[in-house]
Amino acid sequence: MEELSRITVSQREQFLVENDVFGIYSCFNASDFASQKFLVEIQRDKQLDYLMDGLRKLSPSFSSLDANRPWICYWILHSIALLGDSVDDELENNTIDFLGRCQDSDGGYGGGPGQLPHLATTYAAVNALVTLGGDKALSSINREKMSCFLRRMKDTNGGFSIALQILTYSLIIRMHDMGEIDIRACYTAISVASILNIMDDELTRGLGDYILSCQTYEGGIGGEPGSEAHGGYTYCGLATMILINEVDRLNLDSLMNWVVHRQGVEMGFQGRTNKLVDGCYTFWQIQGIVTESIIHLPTLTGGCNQYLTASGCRDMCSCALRSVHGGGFRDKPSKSRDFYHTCYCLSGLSVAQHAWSKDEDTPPLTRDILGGYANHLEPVHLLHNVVMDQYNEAIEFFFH
Ligand SMILES: CC(C)=CCC/C(C)=C/CC/C(C)=C/COP(=O)(O)OP(=O)(O)O
Ligand SMILES: [Zn+2]
Repeated sequence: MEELSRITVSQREQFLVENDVFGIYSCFNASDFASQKFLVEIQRDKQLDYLMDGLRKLSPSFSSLDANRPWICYWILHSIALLGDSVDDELENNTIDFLGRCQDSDGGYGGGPGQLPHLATTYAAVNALVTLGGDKALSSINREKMSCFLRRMKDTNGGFSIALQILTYSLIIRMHDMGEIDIRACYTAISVASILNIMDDELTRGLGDYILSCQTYEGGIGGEPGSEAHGGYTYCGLATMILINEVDRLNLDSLMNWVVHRQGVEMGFQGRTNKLVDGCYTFWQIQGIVTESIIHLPTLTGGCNQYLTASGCRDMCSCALRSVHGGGFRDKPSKSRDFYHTCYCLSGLSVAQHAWSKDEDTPPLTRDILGGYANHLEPVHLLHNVVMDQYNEAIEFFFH
């Protein structure tokens, strides 16, 4: 403890996280086989109870998320789909009806009924409806109006709004009318346009240049030009570049080098250099490793390391990140469960389980799933983060 008083705040926080996580790992290692089996089990029933209850009713403490209600629907529905389950007809109809009331008459979705349409909640609403699947959910999306909304967000004079360094990037995307311009806007607009089959040159023009300008000296991608590389923004930048067919313009060697070094001794991933590991980055970061490995394996150095890293992160998830009493996952052992972390811990776990499969039709081997098939999760589409079956259904619906 005397040692602790001489270190910086960041070092102290890092020490405490390592202490918590290694404590859980030692307890795991000291347990007999039956207890170990229990400790790594996802416990589907508890997860589903937590998720279904959240979709039905939330406590008043959620009022601060009032502008994020389509996100809550997506986090919960996607987690349920990852667990291989679905909601009953009543919940499904209520969700479609609620998201319909978030849809703006001029296209896009707001954070709640009557709220300003925003690209982040538009992405969440579209992914939630794709996850529900079926004609009623998919046809509730007004694609014509969505197309107008996305074009309205495409700023032809973006340089006026923020820092000088982006004056040259005149064709970029805003999060909402008069809103901020950043890489999330590029990703959410392109993800939605791609899945709804409303993508065209007008929408994609200039985005590659903007995203390229966000790749930093470290190799990762920042939220806007000049900002620090971060896992969440690296996901957005990389996925967008793949969706617009410009991924080869990024420096993929340095991006990969940056991503693999974001894995800590705790086995989880941090979002940026010298910060703490957090379960949600299991998805944001590992997706980069796996996607690049699949698309660019021959052009990348250290391919084996990437896969080893992918496997390493399986060890962290179910044991240390599962909420202790009841369902849900959390950022790290000292935190409480929440729907965002449940969604992205499960998504990351699914990516790690399926990273080894040759193609989407080949199920993972039992040895590739920590805890065995009791913990099997559905595979996701890496660029949209919706379950593959639902993605395929949406593509069939919107492209034929
Ligand atoms: C699709 C979409 C909208 C994606 C968003 C991606 C995403 C997770 C971005 C992260 C944003 C960010 C800078 C968090 C840092 O928070 P922090 O400082 O609390 O956390 P840290 O210490 O882990 O960096
Ligand atoms: Zn997190």
